[in-house]
Amino acid sequence: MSDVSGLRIGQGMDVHALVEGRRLVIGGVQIPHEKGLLGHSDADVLCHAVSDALLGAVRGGDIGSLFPDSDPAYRDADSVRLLSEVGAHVRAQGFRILDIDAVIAAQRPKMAPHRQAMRENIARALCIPVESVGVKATTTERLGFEGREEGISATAVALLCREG
Ligand SMILES: Nc1ccn([C@@H]2O[C@H](COP(=O)(O)O)[C@@H](O)[C@H]2O)c(=O)n1
Ligand SMILES: C[C@@]1(CO)OP(=O)(O)OP(=O)(O)OC[C@H]1O
Repeated sequence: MSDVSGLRIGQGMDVHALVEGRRLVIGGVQIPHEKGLLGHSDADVLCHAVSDALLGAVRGGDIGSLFPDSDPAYRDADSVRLLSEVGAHVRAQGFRILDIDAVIAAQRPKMAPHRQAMRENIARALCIPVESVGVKATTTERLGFEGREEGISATAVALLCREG
């Protein structure tokens, strides 16, 4: 991470297991699929990676320190709402969110049809323009846990600047 001219970058990543009997919610979009992601919250791997990127940039710990997975208040929590709370937290620390970019690694299902809705949900949660949010997807060519469809991962970077 860097702090030149008030600029900060942060990096986040998250992984959740794919299991039967759960909803698949990514970037606030409920995607029809035979499996969903397991977690204490709605397990929205993309919102969690973006949240951790933002918290990294302000040296604010991580999503688990803000929203402990031992707290029943966050059971099945809407992670877009958690993300908006993270956005408010970084603004309260005196930072402006300039840019977000993220990658989802999933063998299936296709994310491309939902990419724009994901970008809009994240942008709205963070009160930034949709042009400031990038979301991409990749398979892992059937390699690793994502490739075996045992789980889905997401990574994100965030660029922030100090206000004033
Ligand atoms: N779950 C996914 C994975 C990929 N995509 C889209 O397909 C393109 C090709 O993926 P490769 O892993 O073969 O490079 C990728 O660029 C995405 O546009 C997707 O929508 N959902
Ligand atoms: C989001 C939280 C909320 O309790 O729960 P999980 O859905 O388990 O997700 P994780 O990525 O493990 O982050 C921890 C928690 O903050």
